[in-house]
Amino acid sequence: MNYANLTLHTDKYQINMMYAHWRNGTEGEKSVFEAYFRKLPFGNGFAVFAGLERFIRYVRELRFDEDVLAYLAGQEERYDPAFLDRLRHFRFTGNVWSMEEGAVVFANEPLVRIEASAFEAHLLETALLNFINYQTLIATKAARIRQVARDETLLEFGTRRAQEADAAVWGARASYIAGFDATSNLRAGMLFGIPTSGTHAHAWVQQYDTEEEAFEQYAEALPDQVTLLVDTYDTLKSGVPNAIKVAKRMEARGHRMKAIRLDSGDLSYLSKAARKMLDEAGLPYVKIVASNDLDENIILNLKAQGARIDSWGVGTQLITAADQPSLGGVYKLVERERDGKREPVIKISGNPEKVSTPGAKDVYRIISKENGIAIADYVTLLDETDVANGEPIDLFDPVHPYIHQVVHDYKAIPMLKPIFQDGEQVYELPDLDRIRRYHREQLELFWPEHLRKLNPEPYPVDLSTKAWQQKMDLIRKYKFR
Ligand SMILES: Nc1ncnc2c1ncn2[C@@H]1O[C@H](COP(=O)(O)OP(=O)(O)OP(=O)(O)O)[C@@H](O)[C@H]1O
Ligand SMILES: O=P(O)(O)OC[C@H]1O[C@H](OP(=O)(O)OP(=O)(O)O)[C@H](O)[C@@H]1O
Ligand SMILES: O=C(O)c1cccnc1
Repeated sequence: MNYANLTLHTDKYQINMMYAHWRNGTEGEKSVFEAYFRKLPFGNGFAVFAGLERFIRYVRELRFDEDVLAYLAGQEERYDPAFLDRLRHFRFTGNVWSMEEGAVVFANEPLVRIEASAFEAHLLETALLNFINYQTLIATKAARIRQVARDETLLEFGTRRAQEADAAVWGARASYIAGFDATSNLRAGMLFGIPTSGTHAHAWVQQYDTEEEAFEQYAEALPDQVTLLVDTYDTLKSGVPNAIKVAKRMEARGHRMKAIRLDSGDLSYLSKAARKMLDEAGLPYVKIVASNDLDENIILNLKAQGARIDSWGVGTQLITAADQPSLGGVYKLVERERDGKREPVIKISGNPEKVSTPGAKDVYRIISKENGIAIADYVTLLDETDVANGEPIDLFDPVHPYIHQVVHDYKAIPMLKPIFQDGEQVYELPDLDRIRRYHREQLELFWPEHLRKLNPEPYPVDLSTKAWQQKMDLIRKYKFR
């Protein structure tokens, strides 16, 4: 069995709908689906889009191989063998547009738009949401941590606590996109070119009769990569004094200790005391790494207490997004083909937030020409030309439409980029450093009020008049017929 084949990484109902389309002769009808989320995670003011690279690779590699087909043949649905034969030749032949990884994104705007036969478009839903929900969540968590850490080094330490192996490596990548400096996961380093970093565990110290001997042996083995974990027995009474002795001996051999690591206790108090001891010993270059269930709140708090920490190792809280373990991204049909004609469709819900916005849509980031700052994201139907031509646009709150402003002098950045056209990949995957740069540039487009960690000012995501009107018309049609 080929564990790497992700073709059945989907919910059964997708295959059942594909089957029903195939039986009914509607498999070729064009559909447009959009993926978006309705609520930002962690109470943050923005999210960081990630997951596209994985999705692109998945689409390119979709194949119903013989193992997959044999498995499907054994299902209680008793799919017609001719359907399975159709699957044998399955290739994605549709179109995909997407936000780029690293983009700053918001609720209720399309992140990915898929235009394909109903047959093909259904298959992609589950995997797409699985990839972008997780990776966007972790990238957003990482961005919150980066925001409080400011210029200090951030190390991703989460693998042992991650929800299995894929989450570890793609989570490490998502963290790097949003500003982490390195990961402890070597596979993530090898696969994606992320810088890697590693200290040592308590076990190393426990394996020797004395802490000093353990430190010395480590320093001799890896003389240019020495970060010593100083809290196995007593941080200030033995760990730091032993690290100082070893650092001095390293100096005599022409090497410099990189850092000590604190992994328990009061990290503020211990870091200040350790800093003082290191400085007094003439070792101002030895940095202090801290770890132990850190997150953005603890880091901010430690900084407010004046902690002297240069690098933060962050694991569990980041890789599991512990305070909000999922992002609720959804994939909704917005347009269908009926008798050869495209028509918008809506999903009505008793919960007004869950009513979908019909019609295939684009997203423009509206930037003030006066100060280069983003004013709003503007969601339009595809055939609208005024925004692309820079004509005045009316920005209004879709919930309270009387709150509005007409914007004249703006630059509109189309946010959804073509990824696949007729099944061919037309998007060149940027390398990770370019994605990181793009992310940093994205952050610069926004007022800090939208970006702050606590109670951010909501950034407007507005519908064009046409998109809004079409939505109202369809709500009326379905609600009152
Ligand atoms: N000065 C501080 N202010 C606020 N939080 C802190 C401070 N120092 C440490 N913390 C955090 O408090 C928590 C302490 O957790 P806990 O009591 O389980 O750790 P510990 O007993 O010191 O170490 P461990 O159980 O890992 O051996 C950790 O999340 C840590 O990051
Ligand atoms: O705390 P995190 O943010 O997840 O960072 C990773 C943790 O993993 C290691 O601990 P280990 O697995 O040895 O467990 P312990 O420190 O809880 O005993 C390391 O010493 C960190 O404390
Ligand atoms: O390198 C480290 O110090 C490390 C790596 C993973 C988890 N905890 C610590």
